Amino acid sequence: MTDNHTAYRPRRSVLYMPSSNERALEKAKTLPVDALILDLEDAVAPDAKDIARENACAAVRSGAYGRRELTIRVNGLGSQWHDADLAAAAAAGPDAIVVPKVGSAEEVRSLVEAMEAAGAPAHTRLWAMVETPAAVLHAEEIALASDRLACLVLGTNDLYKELGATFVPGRAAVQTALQLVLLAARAAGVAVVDGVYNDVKDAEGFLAEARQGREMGFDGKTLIHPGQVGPCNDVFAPGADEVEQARAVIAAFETAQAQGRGVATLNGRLIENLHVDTARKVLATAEAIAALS
Ligand SMILES: CC(C)(COP(=O)(O)OP(=O)(O)OC[C@H]1O[C@@H](n2cnc3c(N)ncnc32)[C@H](O)[C@@H]1OP(=O)(O)O)[C@@H](O)C(=O)NCCC(=O)NCCSC(=O)C[C@H](O)C(=O)O
Ligand SMILES: [Mg+2]
Repeated sequence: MTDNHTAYRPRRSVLYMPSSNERALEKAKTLPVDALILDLEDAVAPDAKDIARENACAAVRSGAYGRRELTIRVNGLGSQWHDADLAAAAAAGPDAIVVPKVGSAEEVRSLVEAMEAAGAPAHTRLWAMVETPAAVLHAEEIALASDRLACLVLGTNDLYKELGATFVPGRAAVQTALQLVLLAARAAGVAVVDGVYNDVKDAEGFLAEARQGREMGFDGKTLIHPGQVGPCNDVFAPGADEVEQARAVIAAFETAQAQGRGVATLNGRLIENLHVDTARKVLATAEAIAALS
């Protein structure tokens, strides 16, 4: 829920947009999204890479995106655009640089060195995309490799491709991978966001997948279309009933403590310290979300 180096910030909705698409860059200024990924990689055609890089860096420098967390996804290590993308993004100083297809801790360390050599300011963090079988198997070492690393991002499209798997509702084919990446992120104390849902017209399928991600423990979900933002924010925010329940849990425990007891019950259910911790996180998340508006 929080990363280990900075205060919690909501990442319920994390929207990709092709940085070559100027309408989308404008539109994003009006969307209630928690974070934006200004994409230079898969959503951008080879002959538009240079203009996309210029647009993304100009967007970061513009200061026109308000409280939204602003990140730039560079092309992958080893591609012909990677070095120029990383240098330009580091100089622009977004909240994070998102790197696709990171495969090992060694790659994380060399990315951080390159960011620092290019003068990335201290606030610019690294988000590593986990989207290959090797990355899933190395997720823990990737998550722990550097203090600059703030978030793991699932790349489920690439993962399906690499596994030779087929998408079915419920995502049985990638459940193990999703769980391993979540375990790694939580063990390292970094944030973790779920992969994208490709059918922008299938609102019901999107909601089912977003809810599954929330139940599993993801901080939020990556998105590809403005229409997915509102539903995603709702799914990943604590509901009024959860906030009320959290307050009741804390109150019941405090009453028990005042009476010299270490445990309490609420409506017949046991309440211990750990439930109070969870309740406090629910309240902190709700407060952080309320503070956005
Ligand atoms: C999927 C799209 C190509 C659909 O585009 P379009 O047909 O233009 O949609 P609409 O006409 O419904 O758009 C309505 C307005 O919204 C703006 N728009 C559309 N998409 C975005 C967006 N992502 N961000 C901001 N604004 C957006 C349009 O410009 C319209 O604006 P206006 O006319 O002013 O009202 C398109 O949505 C799209 O390109 N999406 C992003 C695709 C993308 O980034 N893909 C790469 C990442 S996904 C991935 O693969 C992750 C990972 O690597 C993995 O492996 O899984
Ligand atoms: Mg990908």
